[in-house]
Amino acid sequence: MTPQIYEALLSYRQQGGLIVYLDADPEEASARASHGNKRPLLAGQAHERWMELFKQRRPVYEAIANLTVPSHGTNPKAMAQRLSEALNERTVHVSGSEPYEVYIGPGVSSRLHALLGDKVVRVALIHTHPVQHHADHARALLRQAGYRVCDIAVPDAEAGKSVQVAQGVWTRLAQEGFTRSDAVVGLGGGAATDLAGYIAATWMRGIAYVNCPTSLLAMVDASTGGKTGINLPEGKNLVGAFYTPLGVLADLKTLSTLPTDIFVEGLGEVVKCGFIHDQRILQILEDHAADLRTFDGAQIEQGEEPFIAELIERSVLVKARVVSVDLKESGPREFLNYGHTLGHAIEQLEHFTWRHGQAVAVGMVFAAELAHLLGHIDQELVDYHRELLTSLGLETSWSGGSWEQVLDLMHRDKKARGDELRFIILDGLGRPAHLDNPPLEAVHEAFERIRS
Ligand SMILES: NC(=O)c1ccc[n+]([C@@H]2O[C@H](COP(=O)([O-])OP(=O)(O)OC[C@H]3O[C@@H](n4cnc5c(N)ncnc54)[C@H](O)[C@@H]3O)[C@@H](O)[C@H]2O)c1
Ligand SMILES: O=C(O)C(=O)C[C@@H](O)[C@H](O)[C@H](O)COP(=O)(O)O
Repeated sequence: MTPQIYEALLSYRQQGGLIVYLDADPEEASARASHGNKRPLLAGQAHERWMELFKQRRPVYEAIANLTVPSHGTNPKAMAQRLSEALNERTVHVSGSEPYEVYIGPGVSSRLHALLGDKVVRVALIHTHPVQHHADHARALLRQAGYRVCDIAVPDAEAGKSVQVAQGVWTRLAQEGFTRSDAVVGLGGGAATDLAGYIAATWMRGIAYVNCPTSLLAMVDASTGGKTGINLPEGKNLVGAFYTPLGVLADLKTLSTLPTDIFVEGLGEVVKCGFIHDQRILQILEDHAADLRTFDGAQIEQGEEPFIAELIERSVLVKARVVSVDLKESGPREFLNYGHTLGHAIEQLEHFTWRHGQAVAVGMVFAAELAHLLGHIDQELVDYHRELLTSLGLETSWSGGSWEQVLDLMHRDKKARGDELRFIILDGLGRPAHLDNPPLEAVHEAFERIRS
């Protein structure tokens, strides 16, 4: 409260310092402080004096702090935990006509109530079985906040992204009396959040939803940007809508149960973000390749891997920058599709036994070969694709399907126009570009170069 100290704190903050305000309920804090009667400032009319001090000090504390952590109804140990979680939280802002935040950090699920607000009555919690434990936690938080929770477990992975599953969920919402002021929470990997977003987009022509991604891939990519959808037997993500969530809660605690191979798969999309926009991502991946390919969820629980949080934040930033300017994919958003033209064809031809991120990894090597054949990048950059992906435990070649099958599927890609194929390639590291209607011989040759 002395000007000297205030100035010193202000200058500390201006140099990047962090000042935390532990925001206590005044009645609760007063009762705590008066206990034992040991504070001289509170002698005599303790409660009145306390409230007076609180009134004077609160605006000063609020003005100087750049992080506020509520301490209502807690004990010192839980408070230390809450503080540590708040300190580890990162937020990415997605701008555009419907702006929202992506919260990344251990424990961010506790923001569910704040995001959904008080007007929502029913919440459809859509999740898969492998994340039951995390769904139980979310359900408890939602019930504590007073929502009527309708728990909807859907088939896992791509099996959940179907018209039949969507129809089952629509029927359930009808039976439970979901109205336009109710909401959806999608919890799980990218398949679950894609389906949940599509349900939210289509129920009564659109209700609110929050994504709670639990896989690396869903955290870095699928949960942000509003692409929602399901598959058809004829192709991946052929039915869907661009539909923006209220917010995204990437609770790093959920990664503690993520199997290593599914974590590694998610790195495919992280590498993509590095290749198309953020070379610092590539540096972090190189520096920590061994730890990443042997990912162990237990380490996440102990908060030992800050570089994983940084990779997630940086990848979400790449995505946020693009979708903020081009939500409906009329140009720059297509850059996020690097590696996906062949990637989606591989997933389909392998009947989804290949995971998305692994297929995209091979797709990026194919796109690099194509760019090299047409003189856009040198051999060194093609080799770098293979080296980096291999060092992370990702695939760089594929022997399934035939050229004819792949070509047919690539013509059904959403970037194709009329009879013309379109691809995303690199003109250099961090310089994505469109490649429209390239010579078919070059496409075929690039395909031959990824055959194992
Ligand atoms: N909408 C978009 O912008 C976008 C972007 C990228 C990918 N996608 C889609 O996302 C899907 C791929 O996502 P994915 O890689 O998360 O696959 P996924 O959703 O199939 O999840 C992979 C597996 O991991 C399980 N899992 C998820 N989190 C877990 C956890 N914390 N603990 C234990 N198990 C867990 C899932 O239940 C599933 O079995 C694809 O359908 C892809 O098309 C969408
Ligand atoms: O958000 C985007 O835009 C993307 O392209 C991100 C991709 O990583 C993602 O796999 C997306 O689902 C692909 O969409 P699609 O339109 O090619 O089906």
